Amino acid sequence: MKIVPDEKDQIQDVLIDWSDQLALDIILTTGGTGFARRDITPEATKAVIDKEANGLSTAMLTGSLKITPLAMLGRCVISGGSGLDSRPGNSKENFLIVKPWLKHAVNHLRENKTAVNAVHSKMQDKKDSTPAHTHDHISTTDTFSLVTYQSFNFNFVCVFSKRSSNIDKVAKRPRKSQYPLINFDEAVRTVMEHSKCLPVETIPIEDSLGRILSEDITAKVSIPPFRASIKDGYAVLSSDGPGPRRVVSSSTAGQSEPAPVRSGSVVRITTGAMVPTGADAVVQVEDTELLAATEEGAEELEVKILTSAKAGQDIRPAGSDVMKGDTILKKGTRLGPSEIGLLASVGVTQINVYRVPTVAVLSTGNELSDPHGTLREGHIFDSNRIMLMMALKEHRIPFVDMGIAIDNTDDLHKKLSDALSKADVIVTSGGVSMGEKDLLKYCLTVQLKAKLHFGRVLLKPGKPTTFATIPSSNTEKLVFALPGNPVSSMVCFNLFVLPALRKLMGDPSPSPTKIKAKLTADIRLDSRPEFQRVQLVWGDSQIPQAFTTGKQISCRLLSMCQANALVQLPPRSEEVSILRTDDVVDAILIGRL
Ligand SMILES: Nc1nc2c(c(=O)[nH]1)N[C@H]1C(S)=C(S)[C@@H](COP(=O)(O)OP(=O)(O)OC[C@H]3O[C@@H](n4cnc5c(N)ncnc54)[C@H](O)[C@@H]3O)O[C@H]1N2
Ligand code: MOO
Ligand SMILES: [Mg+2]
Repeated sequence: MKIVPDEKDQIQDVLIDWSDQLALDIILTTGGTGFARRDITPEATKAVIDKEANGLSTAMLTGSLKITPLAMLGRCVISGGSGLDSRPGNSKENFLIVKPWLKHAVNHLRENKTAVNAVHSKMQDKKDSTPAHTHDHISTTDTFSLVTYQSFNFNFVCVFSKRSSNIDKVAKRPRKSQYPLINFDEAVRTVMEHSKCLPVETIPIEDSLGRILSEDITAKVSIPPFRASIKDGYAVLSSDGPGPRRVVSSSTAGQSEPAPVRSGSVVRITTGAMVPTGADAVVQVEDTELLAATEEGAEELEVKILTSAKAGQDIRPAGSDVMKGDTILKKGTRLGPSEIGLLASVGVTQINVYRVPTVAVLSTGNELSDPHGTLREGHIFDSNRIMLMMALKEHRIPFVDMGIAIDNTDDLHKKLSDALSKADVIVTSGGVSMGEKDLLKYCLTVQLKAKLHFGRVLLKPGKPTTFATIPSSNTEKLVFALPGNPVSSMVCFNLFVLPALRKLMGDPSPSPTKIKAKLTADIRLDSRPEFQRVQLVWGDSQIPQAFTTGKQISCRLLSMCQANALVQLPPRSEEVSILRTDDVVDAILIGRL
């Protein structure tokens, strides 16, 4: 929906863009069709339509005259192909007059012969004048944009636009982007709003590294399951105090039911072994002396305890680490090696986690050669695909390599549809800016019927970043159409894609880690908020120092290499156009510090 002033070229721009870029079937507008000097809608529309369709206009005129004789003052243009009808009087009534037939008109436009003939034969059989398909009348979810018919005294303009677009008529492409530059935070919010936890699955703990628990985990056994010795030494009665003791048996780790300890005797014990009944302390071997042993020394017969043991000394009571039934890991925990070890220690070997998204990675561009092939004249090697796939690998996110699509709507449509069937998320690079071969937005909105949430972000690098969603069974798939410049695609992967993927896999804190960093050189600010690549180094200062990776132009992949952070720089303002050495800025971590 859009409100356009009574300016002929602005009305024309919108009509051309909506019919050609968005390839809408119907555009309804109201207003601007009276006799006043500013009323210009019919003229603006006549300038862009191919054919007129006066039948609808007559129908509306007849219908309107029944409401008010003023209808005769309407100036109308209507088209099949791409045209307009503009009527005075009651735009809602006007719309209701033509509405039952719009779907039929659109089927004509689309040359959908089956649908058209179906209506005709129904009409033939019934010989009645009610439209054969009143039940499937146009709904606003159809591929047409109901602009505004607010009140009854507005006029009414209906545009049928061509299904085909001017995608291949370069002179007709928009010279200004139709996509507002939304700000970075809003873009992130939009992405995260559409990134919902994937369903839960049960997996063995061996496959669980990096996964997020979808429920709390409770211990199946206590740790330790029995009283365990912390030291290698002798299990004693603390009340015996220091002095000579008979060594009556031994308890080694793994042994069960060791002989009991009575006053005057001890049981030799190893770390982790079961503490025998009767004993209430362990004295380490370093605090004893050997008094007697068998001939060949195979057995100890008597030792001297040199210290006074305290009750409980060097013994781990059963369940002292974890009691059976304790919650040991909370829902939302990301599983690392230690967490998985803990699961094993309490006998948990199958867990419920959120499914990890599969990501389809597609490079686009006629100029791309596969790095494994030969470099053709005028080509460059495709670096983005492997870079993005390795970034996914680094985060243990499965991916599907969709190869390279050429700048052609059929190839793009085929590859994007294939990607949709294989993945939860599609990440493309290239073809989203203003170029005549930048077809992604068209393919997404027109061919894949995606909902495009934003097509440009006030951001450097990454301005043309495009984010869309495509309904899929009871959820929606995410599409990140990243800019082609390698640095832009990598920076935007970190700023938008990775947080979304983390959220999909259940991570309760999906945003990148942000810390403070100190600049080590002056930086001239850009008109856009900017993320510059830096290497953060912990010097002796409280916060790490940020060393630039050099020239930051977004095609220079070198500026990404060895970068472990992106410093977030504000846009240039009247007051501040340069940041100085030692200024402190926010830095988003993208690598190890
Ligand atoms: N008139 C305007 N031109 C451009 C604008 C603008 O606002 N007005 N935006 C600029 C910005 S900012 C960016 S970012 C780029 C992004 O454009 P696209 O997303 O359409 O990217 P492409 O045109 O397809 O490619 C840009 C650049 O990157 C190279 N490239 C593309 N894919 C790969 C790949 N897989 N591996 C390596 N290099 C790749 C491509 O050859 C181009 O040099 O648009 C600006 N233009
Ligand atoms: O948006 Mo860009 O600034 O070249 O990536
Ligand atoms: Mg481009």
